[in-house]
Amino acid sequence: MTANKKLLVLPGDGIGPEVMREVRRIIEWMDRRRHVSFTLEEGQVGGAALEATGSPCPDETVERALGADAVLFGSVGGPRWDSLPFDKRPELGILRLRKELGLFANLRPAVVLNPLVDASSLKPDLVRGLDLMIVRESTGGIYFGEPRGIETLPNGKRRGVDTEVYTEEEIARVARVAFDLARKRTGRLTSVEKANVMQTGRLWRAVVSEIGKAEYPEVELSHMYADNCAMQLCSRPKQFDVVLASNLFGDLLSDLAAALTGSLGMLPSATLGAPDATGRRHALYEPIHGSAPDIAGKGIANPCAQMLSFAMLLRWSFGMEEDAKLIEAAVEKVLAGGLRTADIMGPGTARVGTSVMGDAILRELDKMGA
Ligand SMILES: NC(=O)C1=CN([C@@H]2O[C@H](COP(=O)(O)OP(=O)(O)OC[C@H]3O[C@@H](n4cnc5c(N)ncnc54)[C@H](O)[C@@H]3O)[C@@H](O)[C@H]2O)C=CC1
Ligand SMILES: CC(C)CC(=O)C(=O)O
Ligand SMILES: [Mg+2]
Repeated sequence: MTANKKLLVLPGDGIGPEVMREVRRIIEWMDRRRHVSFTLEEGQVGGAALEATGSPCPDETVERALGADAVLFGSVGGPRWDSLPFDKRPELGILRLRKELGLFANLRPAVVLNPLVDASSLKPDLVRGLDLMIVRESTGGIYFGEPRGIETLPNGKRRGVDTEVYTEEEIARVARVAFDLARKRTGRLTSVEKANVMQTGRLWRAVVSEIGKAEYPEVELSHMYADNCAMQLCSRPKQFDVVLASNLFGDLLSDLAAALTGSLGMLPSATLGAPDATGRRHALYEPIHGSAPDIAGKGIANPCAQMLSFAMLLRWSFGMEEDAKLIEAAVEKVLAGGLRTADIMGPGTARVGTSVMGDAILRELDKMGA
C-alpha cells in the first residue's frame, strides 16, 4: 500500500532534530514493514532557518507547508538566539506557520497512560485514567494583537505593550471545534477565560454561551476563570473532559496538564485549520514542548511526544487509524515494560536515552505491526 501523501518535516532547534530522528525511523519502518510510503520533504524553521536564510520562517518553508498534506514540526528557539531583535526570534517560525496556514485550533490531548501513573506530579488516584482535551485558540489573542512593542516614554523610562484582541468570529470558530469534540466525547465542555477582569474574556464567554445554546444544546457547557482552572487541574483534574481556552491561557494550562501526565515529553498536539469545500484542511502536528536547551545535545530527550504527534497526524490528516493505534500501543507497551527516559522515571524503572527508547519502540512495532 502507498499512502501517497505529502508530508513536510520541520525538525527545528534543540531537541527537535533529536526526537524527530526517532520518528523518521518509524516512517522508515512503515515503508519497510507495512509498505506505506509518503512523499517526504524536510524543511528549515526556527534558529536553524534563521542562520541559513536570515528568516526564522522563510517563504520557501511556508510555501512547502501550504503544499503539503500535513506538517510534522519539532520545536524552535534557544538561548543562542535570545538577544536577537524580536522580529528575528526563532519562535516566530511557529507563529508565522500557524498564521499563514490558518491553523486556529490547537488540540492538546492530555492522557495519563496507565504505566505512567507513577510519574505524574499528582497522586495516582487523582490521575489514573485521565483523558482530557485542551482546545487552544492559536492564531489570535495576545501573541498576535496590536499594538505591541517596547517604547521609551517622555520621562525616559521604557514601557512594554502587548494587546489581547479577539473578534467574535475568531472565538466562534474555535468554540465550534471544541463543541464538536465534546459532542463526540463525553458531552462536557469547560470554557476558560477571565471574564471578571478582561473584555476579551467577557466576549469569549458571551459568544461561547450563544453558540452552545443555539447549536449544541446537548453539550453540557460550563465556564471557569483561568486561574481557578489551573488550580482545579491540580486538585480534581478528572472533572474535565474538553477545555476551551485562548492562545495564552491554553498555552499555560496545557503545560500544567503535561505535569499530570508525567512530563512535557509525553504531550502531542494537532493544530488544525478550517476544512475547504472538499474537506481538505491544513494541519500541523507538534509536541507541546519547546527546544529544551537544558538537555539538548545530551541524547536524553523523551521522543514520545514527537512520536505521538506523528500518530495524531496519521489519524487526523491521513485517516490511518490502525497505524496511529500501533504507534500509541508500542509507546505504552515500552513504558509498561519499565524503560523510561529521565523525565518520566518511576519506582523500579530503567533509565534510557532517546535512541534506546526509539529502538525499544521499533522492536514493539515489529512484534505488533508487521
Ligand atoms: N513550539 C515550540 O517550538 C516551542 C518553543 N519554545 C521555546 O523553547 C525554548 C525553551 O523553552 P522552555 O521554557 O525551556 O520550555 P521547554 O518546553 O523547551 O522545556 C521545559 C522543561 O521541560 C523539559 N522537556 C521538554 N521537552 C522534553 C522532552 N521531550 N523530554 C524531556 N524533557 C523535556 C526541558 O528539559 C525543560 O526542563 C525557548 O526558546 C522557548 O521559546 C517553547 C515552547 C514551545
Ligand atoms: C510560540 C511558542 C514558542 C509558544 C508556546 O509555548 C507554544 O506554542 O506552546
Ligand atoms: Mg507552550
